[in-house]
Amino acid sequence: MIRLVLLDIEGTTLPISFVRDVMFPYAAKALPELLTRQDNPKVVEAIADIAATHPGESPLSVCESWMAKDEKAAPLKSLQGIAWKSGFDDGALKADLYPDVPPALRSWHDAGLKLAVYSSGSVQAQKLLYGHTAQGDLTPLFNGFFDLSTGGKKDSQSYARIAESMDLPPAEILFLSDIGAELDAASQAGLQVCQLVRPQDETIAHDGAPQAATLEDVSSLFSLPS
Ligand SMILES: CSCCC(=O)C(=O)COP(=O)(O)O
Ligand SMILES: [Mg+2]
Repeated sequence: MIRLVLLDIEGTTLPISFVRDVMFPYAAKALPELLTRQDNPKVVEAIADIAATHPGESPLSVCESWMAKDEKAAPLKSLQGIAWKSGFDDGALKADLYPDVPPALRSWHDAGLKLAVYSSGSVQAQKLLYGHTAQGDLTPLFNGFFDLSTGGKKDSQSYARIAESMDLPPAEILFLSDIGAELDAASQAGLQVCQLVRPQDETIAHDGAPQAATLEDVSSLFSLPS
């Protein structure tokens, strides 16, 4: 029995091209000025975290190199979340989710399933993104938001923590992601898993998990309401 659907974002509900070609360039443009904001404790904390792992290097260069490799580094994700806020607030950014996503989320929610997000993007960024989609504010559909502060997405302990935090047995949670190593970690923690293989994202199919091309396919595979 599935009671909670836990969703990755990039490559699962949102095209990778939107993150790479729209969101990252927006943040990259804002970063030089953002990194000077010593009055923002989150910025100061991120800079200190970068200095701890990259002593003597310019925080901006480190962030640029992380972005070029789409590296899921927590200080970068925190800074990007701050940078995206003004873009989502003033309408310059609007999340262009895969078209199958809003109707599936609504059907699942209306049928009583719980929904939660687990993404490398910061919780602030997750709420901004789902709060500003082409189909309106979807944040009321979600019961929980989890980011790297819960732990890495390739670490099975993170999924155990999410299950505990949502007060559910791991077996009653279905985790959806495009990344094989994340699905393996979730499966190891006892969650049910399904890989989203999006042709637009050229997802590499993973042997160890059932596969779906859309959330509608997920509904069929797992007998969820659609
Ligand atoms: C609000 S998420 C923005 C995209 C992003 O920065 C990211 O790292 C998404 O990674 P995911 O874990 O969702 O694949
Ligand atoms: Mg992903």
